[in-house]
Amino acid sequence: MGVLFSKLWERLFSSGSYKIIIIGLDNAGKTTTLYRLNLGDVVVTQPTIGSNVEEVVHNNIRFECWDLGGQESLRPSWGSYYVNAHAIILVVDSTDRDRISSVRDELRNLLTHEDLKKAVILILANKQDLRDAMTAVEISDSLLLHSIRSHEWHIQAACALTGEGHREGLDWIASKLK
Ligand SMILES: Nc1nc2c(ncn2[C@@H]2O[C@H](COP(=O)(O)OP(=O)(O)OP(=O)(O)O)[C@@H](O)[C@H]2O)c(=O)[nH]1
Ligand SMILES: [Mg+2]
Repeated sequence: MGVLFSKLWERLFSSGSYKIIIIGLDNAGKTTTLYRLNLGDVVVTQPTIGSNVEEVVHNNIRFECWDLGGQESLRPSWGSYYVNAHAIILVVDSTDRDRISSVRDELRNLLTHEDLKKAVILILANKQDLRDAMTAVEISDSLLLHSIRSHEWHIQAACALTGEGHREGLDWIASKLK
């Protein structure tokens, strides 16, 4: 009886959760973003090997958020997490001008992935607190966002240390999933 009840409970209350995959190059601020969303606080991070998964509740909507390691050797494994994903959060280090073309390549890979045909894409222009950060408009131009026709996308200026832009970003995702 107890097991039956807990399965029923799980089905009733877990079924309403949406799956979000957080990707981006190494050092972009993905893990910092995940724990800022989950705990409302800044954690000390190490480069992620594998993944972290946490639940984030925003406006009574439950999100299952997967944060993946961004090192070059780990990027080929991102695709194995995409099945049933509702949204992608692409975190960009806005100061990393030298590697913005690598971000563009990874974005192209996302757009053509079979499992992401229906996913919406939020780009977080992270590290806006740093003086030499590119603006969201500059990043949008570098990533050729306006040429994207296949997916809903939105770019949001953000800072994972303060949480700037997170509410707006999740509001946008929620508005697209409803
Ligand atoms: N100034 C500033 N630093 C940030 C911000 N977000 C993250 N950082 C710092 O950037 C560094 C890397 O952050 P992580 O969250 O570990 O980066 P990651 O994208 O998870 O990196 P990988 O796990 O290697 O893919 C850490 O020192 C963070 O404190 C931000 O918005 N502003
Ligand atoms: Mg990480």
